[in-house]
Amino acid sequence: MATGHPNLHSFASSDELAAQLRVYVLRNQTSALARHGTFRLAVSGGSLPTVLAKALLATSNGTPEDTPQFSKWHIFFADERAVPLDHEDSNYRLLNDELVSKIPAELGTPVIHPIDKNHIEDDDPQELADLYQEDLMREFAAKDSVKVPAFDLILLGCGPDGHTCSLFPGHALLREKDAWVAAETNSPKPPPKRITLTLPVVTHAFNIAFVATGAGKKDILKQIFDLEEGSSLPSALVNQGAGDKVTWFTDHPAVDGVSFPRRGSL
Ligand SMILES: O=C(O)[C@H](O)[C@@H](O)[C@H](O)[C@H](O)COP(=O)(O)O
Repeated sequence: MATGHPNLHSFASSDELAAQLRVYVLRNQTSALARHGTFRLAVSGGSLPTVLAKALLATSNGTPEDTPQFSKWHIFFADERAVPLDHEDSNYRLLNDELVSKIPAELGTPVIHPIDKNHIEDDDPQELADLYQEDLMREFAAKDSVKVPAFDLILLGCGPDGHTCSLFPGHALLREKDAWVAAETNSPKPPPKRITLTLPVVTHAFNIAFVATGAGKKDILKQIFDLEEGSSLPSALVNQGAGDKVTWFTDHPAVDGVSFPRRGSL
Protein backbone atom coordinates (compact mmCIF):
# COMPACT_ATOMS: atom_id res chain seq x y z
CA MET A 1 0.00 0.00 0.00
CA ALA A 2 1.40 3.38 -0.98
CA THR A 3 2.13 5.94 1.67
CA GLY A 4 2.36 9.70 1.29
CA HIS A 5 2.09 11.86 -1.78
CA PRO A 6 4.32 12.10 -4.84
CA ASN A 7 6.88 14.91 -4.84
CA LEU A 8 6.57 17.43 -7.63
CA HIS A 9 9.49 19.72 -8.41
CA SER A 10 9.51 22.42 -11.02
CA PHE A 11 12.76 23.95 -12.23
CA ALA A 12 13.49 27.25 -13.92
CA SER A 13 15.85 25.83 -16.53
CA SER A 14 16.91 22.56 -18.14
CA ASP A 15 20.35 23.01 -16.54
CA GLU A 16 18.84 23.20 -13.08
CA LEU A 17 16.61 20.21 -13.74
CA ALA A 18 19.57 18.16 -14.99
CA ALA A 19 21.67 19.14 -11.97
CA GLN A 20 18.95 18.08 -9.54
CA LEU A 21 18.23 14.90 -11.47
CA ARG A 22 21.93 14.06 -11.12
CA VAL A 23 21.78 14.55 -7.35
CA TYR A 24 18.66 12.39 -7.18
CA VAL A 25 19.97 9.55 -9.36
CA LEU A 26 23.32 9.44 -7.57
CA ARG A 27 21.59 9.45 -4.19
CA ASN A 28 19.68 6.40 -5.40
CA GLN A 29 22.96 4.89 -6.60
CA THR A 30 24.49 5.33 -3.11
CA SER A 31 21.51 3.64 -1.42
CA ALA A 32 21.45 0.80 -3.93
CA LEU A 33 25.17 0.10 -3.61
CA ALA A 34 24.80 0.02 0.17
CA ARG A 35 21.87 -2.41 -0.14
CA HIS A 36 23.29 -4.91 -2.58
CA GLY A 37 26.44 -3.69 -4.33
CA THR A 38 24.81 -2.94 -7.69
CA PHE A 39 22.49 -0.24 -8.99
CA ARG A 40 19.58 -1.68 -10.96
CA LEU A 41 17.59 0.90 -12.82
CA ALA A 42 15.10 0.93 -15.66
CA VAL A 43 14.71 3.75 -18.14
CA SER A 44 12.15 4.64 -20.77
CA GLY A 45 12.51 6.40 -24.12
CA GLY A 46 11.28 9.77 -25.37
CA SER A 47 13.31 12.74 -24.14
CA LEU A 48 14.46 10.95 -21.01
CA PRO A 49 17.79 9.51 -22.27
CA THR A 50 18.86 12.98 -23.42
CA VAL A 51 18.03 14.61 -20.08
CA LEU A 52 19.68 11.73 -18.23
CA ALA A 53 22.84 12.09 -20.30
CA LYS A 54 22.96 15.80 -19.54
CA ALA A 55 22.65 14.96 -15.85
CA LEU A 56 25.13 12.11 -15.68
CA LEU A 57 27.81 13.25 -18.08
CA ALA A 58 28.33 16.55 -16.26
CA THR A 59 31.68 16.99 -14.51
CA SER A 60 31.85 15.38 -11.08
CA ASN A 61 33.05 17.25 -8.01
CA GLY A 62 35.22 14.21 -7.27
CA THR A 63 33.33 12.87 -4.25
CA PRO A 64 31.96 9.29 -4.36
CA GLU A 65 28.46 10.71 -3.89
CA ASP A 66 28.84 12.76 -7.06
CA THR A 67 30.46 10.08 -9.19
CA PRO A 68 28.48 7.63 -11.30
CA GLN A 69 30.01 4.18 -10.76
CA PHE A 70 28.78 2.84 -14.05
CA SER A 71 30.56 -0.51 -13.75
CA LYS A 72 28.10 -1.31 -10.94
CA TRP A 73 25.02 -0.29 -12.92
CA HIS A 74 22.56 -2.66 -14.55
CA ILE A 75 20.37 -0.70 -16.93
CA PHE A 76 17.03 -2.21 -17.99
CA PHE A 77 14.29 -0.79 -20.18
CA ALA A 78 10.96 0.27 -18.71
CA ASP A 79 9.58 -0.23 -22.19
CA GLU A 80 10.82 -0.94 -25.66
CA ARG A 81 9.52 -1.07 -29.19
CA ALA A 82 9.60 -4.51 -30.87
CA VAL A 83 12.20 -3.45 -33.41
CA PRO A 84 15.84 -4.40 -34.01
CA LEU A 85 18.27 -2.72 -31.64
CA ASP A 86 19.77 -0.62 -34.42
CA HIS A 87 16.34 0.59 -35.62
CA GLU A 88 15.62 4.31 -35.29
CA ASP A 89 12.60 3.50 -33.05
CA SER A 90 14.69 1.47 -30.61
CA ASN A 91 14.94 2.80 -27.05
CA TYR A 92 18.15 0.79 -26.69
CA ARG A 93 19.65 2.65 -29.61
CA LEU A 94 18.45 5.97 -28.20
CA LEU A 95 19.99 5.31 -24.81
CA ASN A 96 23.19 4.11 -26.40
CA ASP A 97 23.47 7.11 -28.71
CA GLU A 98 22.61 9.67 -26.02
CA LEU A 99 24.34 8.24 -22.96
CA VAL A 100 26.08 4.87 -22.98
CA SER A 101 28.38 5.50 -25.95
CA LYS A 102 29.47 8.82 -24.37
CA ILE A 103 30.45 7.50 -20.94
CA PRO A 104 34.17 8.22 -20.36
CA ALA A 105 36.17 5.00 -19.94
CA GLU A 106 37.35 5.95 -16.45
CA LEU A 107 33.74 5.90 -15.19
CA GLY A 108 33.31 2.24 -16.18
CA THR A 109 30.82 0.48 -18.40
CA PRO A 110 27.27 -0.37 -17.30
CA VAL A 111 25.68 -3.72 -18.00
CA ILE A 112 22.82 -3.08 -20.41
CA HIS A 113 19.85 -5.45 -20.57
CA PRO A 114 18.35 -4.93 -24.03
CA ILE A 115 14.98 -6.20 -25.16
CA ASP A 116 16.35 -7.71 -28.30
CA LYS A 117 13.96 -8.57 -31.12
CA ASN A 118 16.72 -10.55 -32.81
CA HIS A 119 16.30 -13.15 -30.09
CA ILE A 120 12.86 -14.18 -31.35
CA GLU A 121 12.08 -15.93 -34.57
CA ASP A 122 8.68 -14.57 -35.48
CA ASP A 123 7.11 -11.19 -34.86
CA ASP A 124 5.34 -12.02 -31.61
CA PRO A 125 6.06 -9.39 -28.92
CA GLN A 126 4.70 -11.76 -26.25
CA GLU A 127 7.69 -14.00 -26.88
CA LEU A 128 9.92 -10.98 -26.39
CA ALA A 129 8.10 -10.05 -23.17
CA ASP A 130 8.55 -13.61 -21.86
CA LEU A 131 12.26 -13.52 -22.67
CA TYR A 132 12.70 -10.21 -20.87
CA GLN A 133 10.80 -11.50 -17.87
CA GLU A 134 13.24 -14.44 -17.77
CA ASP A 135 16.11 -11.94 -17.83
CA LEU A 136 14.56 -10.10 -14.88
CA MET A 137 14.01 -13.37 -13.03
CA ARG A 138 17.69 -14.23 -13.44
CA GLU A 139 18.67 -10.80 -12.17
CA PHE A 140 16.20 -10.40 -9.33
CA ALA A 141 14.43 -13.59 -8.31
CA ALA A 142 17.45 -15.84 -7.99
CA LYS A 143 19.21 -13.34 -5.76
CA ASP A 144 16.32 -12.04 -3.77
CA SER A 145 13.58 -14.72 -3.94
CA VAL A 146 11.05 -12.08 -4.77
CA LYS A 147 7.58 -12.25 -6.28
CA VAL A 148 7.98 -8.83 -7.86
CA PRO A 149 11.36 -7.35 -8.78
CA ALA A 150 12.36 -4.23 -6.87
CA PHE A 151 14.30 -1.94 -9.17
CA ASP A 152 16.40 0.56 -7.28
CA LEU A 153 15.10 3.29 -9.55
CA ILE A 154 12.76 3.56 -12.54
CA LEU A 155 12.99 6.67 -14.71
CA LEU A 156 9.90 7.45 -16.74
CA GLY A 157 8.41 9.93 -19.18
CA CYS A 158 4.76 10.94 -19.34
CA GLY A 159 3.02 11.26 -22.68
CA PRO A 160 0.53 14.05 -23.42
CA ASP A 161 -2.23 11.43 -23.02
CA GLY A 162 -0.91 10.40 -19.57
CA HIS A 163 0.72 7.19 -20.77
CA THR A 164 3.92 6.00 -19.18
CA CYS A 165 6.13 3.05 -20.13
CA SER A 166 3.98 1.50 -22.87
CA LEU A 167 0.94 1.56 -20.59
CA PHE A 168 -1.76 3.52 -22.36
CA PRO A 169 -5.00 5.01 -20.95
CA GLY A 170 -7.92 2.61 -20.74
CA HIS A 171 -5.86 -0.38 -21.83
CA ALA A 172 -6.40 -3.84 -20.32
CA LEU A 173 -2.67 -4.02 -19.54
CA LEU A 174 -3.29 -1.58 -16.69
CA ARG A 175 -5.10 -4.39 -14.87
CA GLU A 176 -2.26 -6.89 -15.24
CA LYS A 177 -1.46 -8.30 -11.80
CA ASP A 178 0.86 -11.24 -12.40
CA ALA A 179 3.21 -10.68 -15.34
CA TRP A 180 6.34 -8.58 -14.78
CA VAL A 181 6.65 -7.76 -18.45
CA ALA A 182 3.79 -7.51 -20.95
CA ALA A 183 3.38 -7.22 -24.70
CA GLU A 184 1.40 -4.48 -26.39
CA THR A 185 0.32 -5.29 -29.94
CA ASN A 186 -1.83 -2.32 -30.78
CA SER A 187 -0.29 0.77 -29.24
CA PRO A 188 -2.23 3.96 -30.04
CA LYS A 189 1.16 5.58 -30.58
CA PRO A 190 3.36 4.02 -33.26
CA PRO A 191 5.09 1.67 -33.46
CA PRO A 192 2.20 -0.66 -32.47
CA LYS A 193 4.22 -3.59 -31.10
CA ARG A 194 5.91 -2.93 -27.79
CA ILE A 195 7.08 -4.50 -24.56
CA THR A 196 6.53 -2.87 -21.19
CA LEU A 197 7.06 -3.35 -17.48
CA THR A 198 3.71 -3.75 -15.77
CA LEU A 199 2.25 -1.45 -13.10
CA PRO A 200 2.96 -3.81 -10.15
CA VAL A 201 6.65 -3.83 -11.13
CA VAL A 202 6.82 -0.07 -11.63
CA THR A 203 5.17 0.72 -8.30
CA HIS A 204 7.28 -1.86 -6.44
CA ALA A 205 10.55 -0.04 -7.26
CA PHE A 206 12.42 1.63 -4.39
CA ASN A 207 11.98 4.94 -6.18
CA ILE A 208 10.34 6.18 -9.37
CA ALA A 209 10.96 9.47 -11.15
CA PHE A 210 9.11 11.12 -14.00
CA VAL A 211 10.69 13.76 -16.19
CA ALA A 212 8.01 15.86 -17.91
CA THR A 213 8.83 19.26 -19.34
CA GLY A 214 7.35 21.87 -21.63
CA ALA A 215 3.97 23.53 -22.02
CA GLY A 216 2.74 20.47 -23.94
CA LYS A 217 2.56 18.60 -20.60
CA LYS A 218 0.54 21.24 -18.77
CA ASP A 219 -2.95 19.90 -19.48
CA ILE A 220 -2.14 16.30 -18.67
CA LEU A 221 -0.27 17.21 -15.47
CA LYS A 222 -3.28 19.23 -14.39
CA GLN A 223 -5.44 16.16 -14.92
CA ILE A 224 -3.00 13.84 -13.17
CA PHE A 225 -2.53 16.03 -10.11
CA ASP A 226 -5.64 18.16 -9.83
CA LEU A 227 -8.63 16.40 -11.25
CA GLU A 228 -10.56 13.35 -10.28
CA GLU A 229 -10.89 12.46 -13.96
CA GLY A 230 -7.13 12.02 -14.15
CA SER A 231 -7.15 9.28 -11.58
CA SER A 232 -7.27 6.39 -14.03
CA LEU A 233 -4.48 7.67 -16.27
CA PRO A 234 -1.44 5.38 -16.26
CA SER A 235 0.87 8.05 -14.79
CA ALA A 236 -1.71 8.80 -12.09
CA LEU A 237 -1.91 5.08 -11.28
CA VAL A 238 1.87 5.11 -10.67
CA ASN A 239 1.38 8.07 -8.31
CA GLN A 240 -1.40 6.24 -6.48
CA GLY A 241 0.46 2.92 -6.32
CA ALA A 242 3.82 4.29 -5.22
CA GLY A 243 2.93 7.48 -3.25
CA ASP A 244 5.96 9.30 -1.86
CA LYS A 245 8.38 7.00 -3.67
CA VAL A 246 7.50 9.04 -6.77
CA THR A 247 9.32 12.26 -7.70
CA TRP A 248 8.36 14.41 -10.68
CA PHE A 249 11.00 16.58 -12.37
CA THR A 250 9.21 19.26 -14.34
CA ASP A 251 9.81 22.79 -15.55
CA HIS A 252 7.66 25.87 -14.99
CA PRO A 253 5.72 25.69 -18.32
CA ALA A 254 4.71 22.08 -17.58
CA VAL A 255 3.12 22.92 -14.23
CA ASP A 256 1.68 26.32 -15.02
CA GLY A 257 -1.71 26.28 -13.25
CA VAL A 258 -1.19 22.92 -11.56
CA SER A 259 -2.13 23.34 -7.92
CA PHE A 260 0.15 20.93 -6.15
CA PRO A 261 1.69 21.84 -2.82
CA ARG A 262 5.20 20.41 -2.92
CA ARG A 263 7.41 22.33 -5.31
CA GLY A 264 10.90 23.73 -5.31
CA SER A 265 14.34 22.23 -5.02
CA LEU A 266 14.93 18.72 -3.75
O1 LIG B 1 7.63 4.83 -26.46
C1 LIG B 1 7.23 5.96 -26.68
O2 LIG B 1 6.34 6.23 -27.48
C2 LIG B 1 7.89 7.11 -25.97
O3 LIG B 1 9.06 6.67 -25.39
C3 LIG B 1 6.97 7.69 -24.94
O4 LIG B 1 6.47 6.73 -24.06
C4 LIG B 1 7.62 8.83 -24.19
O5 LIG B 1 8.42 8.35 -23.17
C5 LIG B 1 6.58 9.75 -23.64
O6 LIG B 1 5.69 10.11 -24.64
C6 LIG B 1 7.21 10.99 -23.06
O7 LIG B 1 7.98 11.57 -24.06
P1 LIG B 1 8.80 12.89 -23.86
O8 LIG B 1 9.62 12.70 -22.65
O9 LIG B 1 9.62 12.99 -25.10
O10 LIG B 1 7.81 13.97 -23.72
